[in-house]
Amino acid sequence: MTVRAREEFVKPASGREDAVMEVKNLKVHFQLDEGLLKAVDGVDLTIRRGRTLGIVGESGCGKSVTSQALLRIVPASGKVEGEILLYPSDRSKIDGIDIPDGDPVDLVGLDGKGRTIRSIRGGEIAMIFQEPMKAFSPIHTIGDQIMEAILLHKTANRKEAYDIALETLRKVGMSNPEQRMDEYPHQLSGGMRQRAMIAMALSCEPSILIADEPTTALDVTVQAQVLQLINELRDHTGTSVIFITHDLGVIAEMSDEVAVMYLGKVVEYTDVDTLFYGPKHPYTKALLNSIPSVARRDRLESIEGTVPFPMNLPPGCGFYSRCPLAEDGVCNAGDIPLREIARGHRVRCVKAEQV
Ligand SMILES: Nc1ncnc2c1ncn2[C@@H]1O[C@H](COP(=O)(O)OP(=O)(O)OP(=O)(O)O)[C@@H](O)[C@H]1O
Repeated sequence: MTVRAREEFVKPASGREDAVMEVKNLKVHFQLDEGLLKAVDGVDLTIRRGRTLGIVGESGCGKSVTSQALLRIVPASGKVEGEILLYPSDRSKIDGIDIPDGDPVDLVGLDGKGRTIRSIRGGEIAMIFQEPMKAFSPIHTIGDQIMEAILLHKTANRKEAYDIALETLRKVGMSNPEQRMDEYPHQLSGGMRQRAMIAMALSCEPSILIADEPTTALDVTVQAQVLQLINELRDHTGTSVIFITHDLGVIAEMSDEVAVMYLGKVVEYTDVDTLFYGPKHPYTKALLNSIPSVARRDRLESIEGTVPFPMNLPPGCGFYSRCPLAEDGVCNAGDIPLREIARGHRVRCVKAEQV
């Protein structure tokens, strides 16, 4: 194993004992012909052991690009800056660098194609997404594909890899797991394919599972089963989950803490109960007012206007043009900082106290 100069990647521990990952001032900017597109623009997140962080926001707010950055799979045209500090659960899984106990690895400093990040992807951080066919090759069996991940990250022994794959399929509630091992992705139903993808992601016992809209394409009953499965697996394995969705109903079901994103920035960050019962950003409030509910008798409100395109934006709050509390000269004068208005509750709004 080549030991690279550790100061390049390994940062001193910050003392946050339950953090498995800390994201600090993350930026992903795309230089396009028309200008600089700030897809992610100064995001801070803390992923805690065994907990779920929900990331919610309308289409285009930067949720997926944030998750791509965490895995270092942003397309080459995107420039990634800031820090993504991973506190590995199992240092032996990480190839190519020597990390002293307790210190994190800064993923931004790693070569995006190097063996260290390749051992972290799948080994320490795994991802599931909306369309399982993207995760599976159509020409190999489910068993072979799950085993391939295990052989890469966990063991070189094929028999052992087979047993782990089978056991993981059992854990995710797959019917007839032995038979499924020999089947091809197209032979499975949508819900089963989703379970198989979750099994592949969890087979190497990652410390973080990133779920990007994993149930959007499923019907309501199967969606509920898959969400419940992710929660159960998190509780049994202690894996942390980053759950990305535009659906606040799913956020309520899944999250311990929630980051609300708007135009590449986190605008509100708090625990799930405070988000639903005491939101302090006008955008969060507007999102909550737009969720349909069986119990609601009042009229559903839609959010006025559309999300601006994250390029050549005017100074000040990104929600200014749509906000009922917007005040000229105050909200559009300069950058609005994310400030802590109560313990663990951060809001990017100068009018938060009036919401
Ligand atoms: N490869 C890319 N090159 C240029 N711009 C990109 C690229 N990928 C994403 N973007 C832009 O970055 C912004 C954030 O996109 P992102 O996909 O993260 O949004 P999202 O919140 O996940 O939306 P959705 O819910 O629709 O997936 C958008 O304006 C998008 O057009």
